[in-house]
Amino acid sequence: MSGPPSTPERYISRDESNIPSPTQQNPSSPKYEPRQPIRLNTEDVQSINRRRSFTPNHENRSSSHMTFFYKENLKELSKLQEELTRKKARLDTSRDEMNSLKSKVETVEFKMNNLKEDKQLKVRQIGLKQNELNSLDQDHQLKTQFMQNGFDLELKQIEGKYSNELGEVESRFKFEIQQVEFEKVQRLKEEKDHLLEKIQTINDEVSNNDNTVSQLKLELDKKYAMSKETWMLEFQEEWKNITASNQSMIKDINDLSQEIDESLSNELDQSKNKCGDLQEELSILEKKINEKNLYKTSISVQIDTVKEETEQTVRQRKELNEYISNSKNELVQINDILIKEETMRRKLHNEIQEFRGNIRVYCRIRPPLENEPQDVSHIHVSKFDNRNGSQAIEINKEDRNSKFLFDKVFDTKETNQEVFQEVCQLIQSSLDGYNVCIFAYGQTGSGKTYTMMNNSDGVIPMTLDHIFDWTRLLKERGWNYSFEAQFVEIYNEQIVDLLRTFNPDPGPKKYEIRHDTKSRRTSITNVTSIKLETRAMVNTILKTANRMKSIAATNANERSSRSHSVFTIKIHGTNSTTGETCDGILNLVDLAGSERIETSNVTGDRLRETQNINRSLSCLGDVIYALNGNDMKHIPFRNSKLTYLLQHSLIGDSKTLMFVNVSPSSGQLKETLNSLRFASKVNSTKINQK
Ligand SMILES: Nc1ncnc2c1ncn2[C@@H]1O[C@H](COP(=O)(O)OP(=O)(O)OP(=O)(O)O)[C@@H](O)[C@H]1O
Repeated sequence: MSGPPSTPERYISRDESNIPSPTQQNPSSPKYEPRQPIRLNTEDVQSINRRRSFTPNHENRSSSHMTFFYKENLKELSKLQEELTRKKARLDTSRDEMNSLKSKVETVEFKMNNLKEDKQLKVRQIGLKQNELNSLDQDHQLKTQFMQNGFDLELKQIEGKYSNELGEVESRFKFEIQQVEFEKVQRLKEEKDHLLEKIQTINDEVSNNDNTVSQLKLELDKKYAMSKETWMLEFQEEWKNITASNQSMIKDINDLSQEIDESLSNELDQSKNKCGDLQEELSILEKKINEKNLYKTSISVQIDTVKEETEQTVRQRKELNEYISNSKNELVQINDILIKEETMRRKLHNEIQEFRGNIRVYCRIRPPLENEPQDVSHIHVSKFDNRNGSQAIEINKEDRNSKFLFDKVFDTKETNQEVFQEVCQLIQSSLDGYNVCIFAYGQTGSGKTYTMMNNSDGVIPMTLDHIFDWTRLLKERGWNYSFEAQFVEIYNEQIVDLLRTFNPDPGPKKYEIRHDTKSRRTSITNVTSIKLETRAMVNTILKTANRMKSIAATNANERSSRSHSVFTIKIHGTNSTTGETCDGILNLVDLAGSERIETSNVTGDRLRETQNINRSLSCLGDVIYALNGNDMKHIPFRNSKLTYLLQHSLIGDSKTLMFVNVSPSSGQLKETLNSLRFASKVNSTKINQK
């Protein structure tokens, strides 16, 4: 058996067919038209066999029995040959068909590969799109991030809005792509599986039964052609749709991106502007906030400082309150002590005063007046003798030296204040409840009134200042004081009320001295007695008394020098704490001029005046002298109005001070010596306290 003749007509090469090779196939231009399979009919096969029967054959020529056999069975052979030829032709056809089918399968596989490549390309394209979308998304996210970082809430809302839209588009796009991709892959897989199944079926049929091959081939051809056409149409349609959809999506994305860019750029600009404005406002506000913070910090510091100060003040106040309450307690204790000490002080003070003598005599030399010789060398004042507690004054007259000792001598230069320093101790005794008499004795013009009454610094004004100050001080120690004042003049042994103008009935009255022996109190009937409540009132009283004196002087020619003026202060003190009481009487007496005692050479009224002055001054001397004796019953108090008036202020524990005022004038030496002798006699007297 020889092999089948090679018939170029039955084997169609790939190059001759119009099936595109995998490399030739262009997915974007699917114009592939598969070649129709070659179909051989019976005439074609007989024609072929006829041509073969007339062709010279070397086998026929070499074998004669074969020729015979041929001749015998020529018809049969030719029939068989024809049959064989037909079968061979059929086989060839089947083989061709097989090959054709194989090539079709290859083509299908090739197409499948192409489709896979298409799919991969599409996937890559989708990936690129996805990358673009991702980059867009990233860009958008960057913008959004930038805006989120820099912009306010409004900007965030806009960003959110577009982010949502973009997200929707993206998710829609992704979803659609995934859907298409999934559907396409599924369909291709199904088709591939379907085709593979068919191939397998065909292969099985070919291997099992050659007869069915042609039928199957025909069916397959038909189905394949149909499915191919359908698939191609569908694929083309689908491809167009996908392309259109992609382009539409790309366009949408571009439009959307553009729209987003435009709208965002506008809004971005606006927002940037707004942001700029807001940043300016923010920086201003930040500055203000910083300033406010600084202010707040400084205020906080101040508040803290004030708080600390307040706390410190509260602490100090508490401490102070404690200190005050302690002090109050201490004060109460101190007050108790002071009250006791005051009682003690009074006792001691009195003892000292008594030790110094209940009768004291101070000599005072006034300075020379302008119209007097300024030479005072005839008067010599010694230093105070501490051992004896006395001071000496020496008068040199006509080479005779007379020396007198006194409790104190005030020289010409010593002032009223210095004088009062010494007087003050006796004033204090009167406030302690003792009777005190202070006399100013001396010739006319020797300085008595200046010592006793001089404005503001005389003994009387200074005494009043002192008692007002002292009573204010003693109030803290429980003492309350009241004062009554009388101011009388004894002229010609008659009492004149110098304060009568204060009396509601200022007419002439009879003034009589009355003594209460039990209480040892002296009073003058009808005399004006004024309560001393203020310092101003005292000034008024003193001025009124001086005025009354000057009226009398005008009427009676220098009467002031010829009368004794007695300023009496009755002192009453009670201590509400201790229940103590004290009653003292202070008499401040400006005596009439002493020179008239011996030198007056007058008659009539003047004589009577002189006699009265002499008597009263002499009587005062006698009384003081008698006070030193033992016979207290025969003290001549009644010999003069003055001594009678001052009776209770001179006896007992009373204190008496006599100033002997002297003139420094050499022309007045005789009167000066007389005054000093009189005073010296008084100075040697001690009051008998029995
Ligand atoms: N210590 C003194 N310092 C300065 N001047 C004084 C002093 N003493 C007295 N005088 C002045 O001397 C003059 C006479 O004094 P003053 O009137 O006091 O005397 P007198 O003794 O009261 O007289 P009379 O008895 O007439 O009242 C007054 O001008 C007075 O100012």
